[in-house]
Amino acid sequence: MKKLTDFEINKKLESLIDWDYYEDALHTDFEFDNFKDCMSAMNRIAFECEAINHHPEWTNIYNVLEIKLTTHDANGVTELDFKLAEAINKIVEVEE
Ligand SMILES: C[C@H](O)[C@H](O)[C@H]1CNC2=NC(N)=NC(=O)C2=N1
Repeated sequence: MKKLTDFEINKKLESLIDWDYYEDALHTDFEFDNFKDCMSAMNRIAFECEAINHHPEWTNIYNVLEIKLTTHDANGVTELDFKLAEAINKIVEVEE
């Protein structure tokens, strides 16, 4: 899997709500109503990660989830990172 150029990444980010690109990775954070809702979302995301064999670097503090996506095998951002980010937005139901 080839890493995307900054131009390609910034272009694709235009249609990916609430994610940013810096330090060679995609970043977002979500605030849930409570810890249980956050953990439930993390579990649903985890099954999607396993389905596409692509995994996040993420931090959970109580009801807040921070996610960083990069493709370790490519040392940068690839299509897989966007695929997972889109799936995460659907799971968390990010509103337009
Ligand atoms: C062998 C390798 O670890 C696997 O193909 C997958 C597992 N999940 C992964 N996740 C991420 N973010 N990057 C990878 O390169 C990656 N590789």
